[in-house]
Amino acid sequence: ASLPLPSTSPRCQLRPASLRCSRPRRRVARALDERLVEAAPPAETEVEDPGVEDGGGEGEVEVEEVEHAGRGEREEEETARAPVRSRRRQQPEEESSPEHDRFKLINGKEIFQEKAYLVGVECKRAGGSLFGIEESLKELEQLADTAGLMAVGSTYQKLSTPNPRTYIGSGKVSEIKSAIHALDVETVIFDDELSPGQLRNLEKAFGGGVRVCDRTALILDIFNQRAATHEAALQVTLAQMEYQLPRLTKMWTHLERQSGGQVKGMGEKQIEVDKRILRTQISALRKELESVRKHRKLYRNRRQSVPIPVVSLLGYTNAGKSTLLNRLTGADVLAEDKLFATLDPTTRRVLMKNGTEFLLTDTVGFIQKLPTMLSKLSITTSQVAAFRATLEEISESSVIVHLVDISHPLAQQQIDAVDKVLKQLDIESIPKLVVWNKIDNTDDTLRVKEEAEKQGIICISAINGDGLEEFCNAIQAKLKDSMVPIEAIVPYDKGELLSDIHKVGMVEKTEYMENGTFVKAHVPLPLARLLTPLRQQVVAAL
Ligand SMILES: Nc1nc2c(ncn2[C@@H]2O[C@H](COP(=O)(O)OP(=O)(O)OP(=O)(O)O)[C@@H](O)[C@H]2O)c(=O)[nH]1
Ligand SMILES: [Mg+2]
Repeated sequence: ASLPLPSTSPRCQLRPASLRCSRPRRRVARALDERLVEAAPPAETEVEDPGVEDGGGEGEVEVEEVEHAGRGEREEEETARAPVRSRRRQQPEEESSPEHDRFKLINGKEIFQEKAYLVGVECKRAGGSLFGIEESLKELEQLADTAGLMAVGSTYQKLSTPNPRTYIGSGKVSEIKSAIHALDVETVIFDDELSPGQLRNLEKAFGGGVRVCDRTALILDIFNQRAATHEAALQVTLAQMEYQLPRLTKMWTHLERQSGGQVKGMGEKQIEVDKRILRTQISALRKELESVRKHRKLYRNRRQSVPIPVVSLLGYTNAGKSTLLNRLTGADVLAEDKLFATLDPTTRRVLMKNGTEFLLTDTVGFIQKLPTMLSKLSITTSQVAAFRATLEEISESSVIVHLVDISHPLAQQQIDAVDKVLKQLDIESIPKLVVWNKIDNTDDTLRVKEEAEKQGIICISAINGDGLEEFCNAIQAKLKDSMVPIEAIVPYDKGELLSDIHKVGMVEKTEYMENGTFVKAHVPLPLARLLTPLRQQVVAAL
């Protein structure tokens, strides 16, 4: 017997995610699974109710998915305790012909594309929304596609405020219910984060085994699929659990219904047990992450002993950050026309023509309506979330490059969305360089270039290499802004110090003197500190 395990949301786990976990992810999932099973009470939850009918209405007993984040990779081990699925969800696998088209090869794995219906709300009151509702839904469709779902339809509603019970109005609920039947929809995805209560009420209202999830769950799910390192996997698991904790209630309500209400309160007890288990897991994960982070910090400090300046590449998802990193460094980072292709910060060394070097870090892309728990994140808090590694890299860099896909119809909105997150990060003191990418893809390239020049913005094409030299020069100028001007006499027996100055600093003048080499340069602060005694010598020598 096993216990229903955590998934993105108890009932909205998207099947493709569980089929595409990375290796480290699987280890985490298994470890958690073992801990959970150990702690779990005997569970009767996998007994499929014989009364389950296809598309049954209100009276249907929903059998919970026991899938969780790492399930897909453990399928073989789990055949003995294979998750019970509602019949509705098994149906497509039983019917052979047209459903075969729905198996799609993504990232080298065969994924069954579930049919998804997208729902958005345009709040008349909230003036803060950067994207129009149709644009936002279009992006949601891209997110669904990235997660391996097939959007078969969408709808939206204009409301002054979202309905506290069901997010959308009751008329809209009925309309979507009809669409679900007409289009054979399996998952309904909302464009905004739903409260646990709204999620529950909507699931009840739609009935028939239809799963409801929101943008946050979808993004976390994509993160889950794409986390490639141990740390990223841990971070995403933690973020998913934190998202899930308040939404756990639904997981057990079927128990009460199954037992015909005779053991009233049983479900409630189970929720408590389950929440306790989840809390234990969350704190274990936090500890594990903390130790992984310490490790990374050590590594970073070691890297900083030769203080090569770090330039962070950031921008909206799909702006071309990884493509640029690859182009400049010959790295082999996955770059593709999908949202959130990159999840782990990757750092590579860039050697410029004049011999100076900097480290370039590729980061996870930003997106509007960032899951609340991610955007609330402050680097100084101990809270850990899926963006942590990226945010740390950003906060410790010497220069930030905000890369923009200027060929995108919503380029300005994307810029604003990124700026909105950056504002929360308390990094105003780091010099920033705005760069317009994909200039090759713009209709009126000349006009765009002119506009860029007016605003002091660099235009590049990461694909064909256009503007990259100008880009490197601009980086150099910005790096100089972040450095300290020094004059020092470096003794001849400290040759490595001199080469460090050349490597990471900007040398303006060198002169051979009796007691060493006189250097006038701009260097990063840590190196300037290291040179302090030699700088005093200059003063003395003058
Ligand atoms: N036409 C054109 N396409 C580009 C350019 N740079 C990148 N692309 C394409 O844009 C898509 C996204 O590129 P990525 O490098 O993966 O973008 P990213 O910013 O790393 O995206 P995430 O990792 O998802 O945040 C890919 O299909 C690239 O080939 C460019 O200069 N011109
Ligand atoms: Mg990328």
